Amino acid sequence: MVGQFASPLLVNGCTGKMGVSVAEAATSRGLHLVPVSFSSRENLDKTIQIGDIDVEIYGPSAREDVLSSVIDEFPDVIVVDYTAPNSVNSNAELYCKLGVPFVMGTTGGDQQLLYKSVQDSNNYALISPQMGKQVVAFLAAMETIAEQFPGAFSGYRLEVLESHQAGKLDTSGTAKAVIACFEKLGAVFDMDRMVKIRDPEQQLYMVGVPEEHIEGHAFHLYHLTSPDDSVSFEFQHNVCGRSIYAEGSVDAAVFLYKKVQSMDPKRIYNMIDVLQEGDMR
Ligand SMILES: NC(=O)C1=CN([C@@H]2O[C@H](COP(=O)(O)OP(=O)(O)OC[C@H]3O[C@@H](n4cnc5c(N)ncnc54)[C@H](O)[C@@H]3O)[C@@H](O)[C@H]2O)C=CC1
Ligand SMILES: O=C(O)C1=N[C@H](C(=O)O)C[C@H](O)C1
Repeated sequence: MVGQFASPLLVNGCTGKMGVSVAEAATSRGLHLVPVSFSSRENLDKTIQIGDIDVEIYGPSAREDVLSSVIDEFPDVIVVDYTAPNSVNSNAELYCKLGVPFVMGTTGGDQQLLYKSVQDSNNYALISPQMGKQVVAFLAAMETIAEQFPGAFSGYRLEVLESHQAGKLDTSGTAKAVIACFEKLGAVFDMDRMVKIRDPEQQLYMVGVPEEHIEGHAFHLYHLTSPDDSVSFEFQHNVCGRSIYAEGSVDAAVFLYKKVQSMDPKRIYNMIDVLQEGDMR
């Protein structure tokens, strides 16, 4: 058990890599994992083993009924979503319709619509493209600099490279958030020129990803050059594996549970809120 956190956790997307990692991190921290998850495919007839728990996977046609039953049985349940970019909005709509608080770790989808769904329904949600504590701290620093010194990098050219495992469907949500800060600082960036690497050969020989992490890594490089080419800056954050996101996601669920219990009026949070309150391990 984590402090006062007694709430059950339902991890949606236990057929995927992050879903499994979060479910494992939750159980190893003594949290109650609801043995239910969903899939985008019908008739999967499958269970996923997480420690000694068999998580039953339900298809799209059953998800509303099954989730309603889970809420009846566990009124304090928190959902953690790690599915796919094209499921972000429909999943969020369902959580909002049923009034179940959720952590949205899945990136992509229509982010504006996502926030609107939560606002309109008055639900509780924590939304973040990045759950890793140290990367969240970097993002927080970028937001602070952008707010305090808008235009400080006026006219600088920005180049961005991100490399992730071949199965990643979307452009890095973290890179998009960092780029938004550089743009506030005045840097010029053309999203079409983002270098997105998904080819394992290039990752090994060009990016320098260790072979054992080709299937799970997130390397980001941001390079800034002054208009006259006399000054340059480089920022880099390279993550191998998924444990920092899994641990951060559990921190996020614990944080959201506390906010729901205290009927906090803010209702929509991000990971910087969690970090600021000292709630990340
Ligand atoms: N916020 C963060 O810190 C992080 C976010 N992510 C994001 O999490 C998402 C998932 O990443 P991975 O686990 O690596 O991908 P993955 O492809 O291994 O797993 C996603 C799983 O979700 C399933 N799925 C798709 N639609 C679904 C739906 N409507 N309901 C239930 N299941 C559904 C897929 O069949 C797949 O098994 C991506 O958007 C990724 O960018 C990944 C790592 C960290
Ligand atoms: O898909 C991933 O793996 C990751 N996705 C997140 C993103 O898109 O920013 C976070 C991290 O880059 C890993």
